[in-house]
Amino acid sequence: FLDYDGTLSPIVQDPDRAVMTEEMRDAVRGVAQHFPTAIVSGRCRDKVFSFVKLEELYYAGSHGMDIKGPTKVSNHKAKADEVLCQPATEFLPVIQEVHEKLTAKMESIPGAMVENNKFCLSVHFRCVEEAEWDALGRDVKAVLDDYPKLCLTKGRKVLEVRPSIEWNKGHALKFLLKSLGEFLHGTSQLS
Ligand SMILES: O=P(O)(O)OC[C@H]1O[C@H](O[C@H]2O[C@H](CO)[C@@H](O)[C@H](O)[C@H]2O)[C@H](O)[C@@H](O)[C@@H]1O
Repeated sequence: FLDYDGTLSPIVQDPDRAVMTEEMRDAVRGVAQHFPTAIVSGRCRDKVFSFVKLEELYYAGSHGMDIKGPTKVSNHKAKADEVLCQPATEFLPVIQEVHEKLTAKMESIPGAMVENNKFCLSVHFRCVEEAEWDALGRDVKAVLDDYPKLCLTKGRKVLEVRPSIEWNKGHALKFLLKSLGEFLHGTSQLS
């Protein structure tokens, strides 16, 4: 199980430019030849895949709320494409709505950026003047006041908006371990 930002790629100012090196890609590819390998990230699953570009991996995006198995089958993942878990689909419309509100609100704060991670949102303040951080936090909280089913957590120079459900990266790990155990022992019930 691997994180992406700050693990497979360096932390950079622009989240859209957090590419991984070819050397790192080769290392992950090598690991995946021997072990089922998953990337577990706060980012949107498609975005992580666009950076990593390895079809033989499991990907858990949106802080574990969007899990999918490999699209390329290899010997230790015979039924891997059956793995799919999205426990927060009902939140998609509300996340979209809050994305629009936050994007509009952040326009007045130079350097602020809202990233749509499908089932979650990230409000980045790495490029915001420190004197503005408190105001930014207040603005984000003010928007969320109208959405009691969403919660706010803090990462590295980022505020993360998530559905308030009992599901996180830890649950994603357990889900994948269980799925893999079932695949490896040939008793998969997932479809
Ligand atoms: O839970 P993670 O997988 O660690 O995701 C947390 C956030 O990671 C990304 O942001 C971080 O990396 C960016 C690129 O290096 C950096 O600019 C930012 O300041 C960091 O917080 C990602 O862009 C976010 O959506 C994730 O929430």
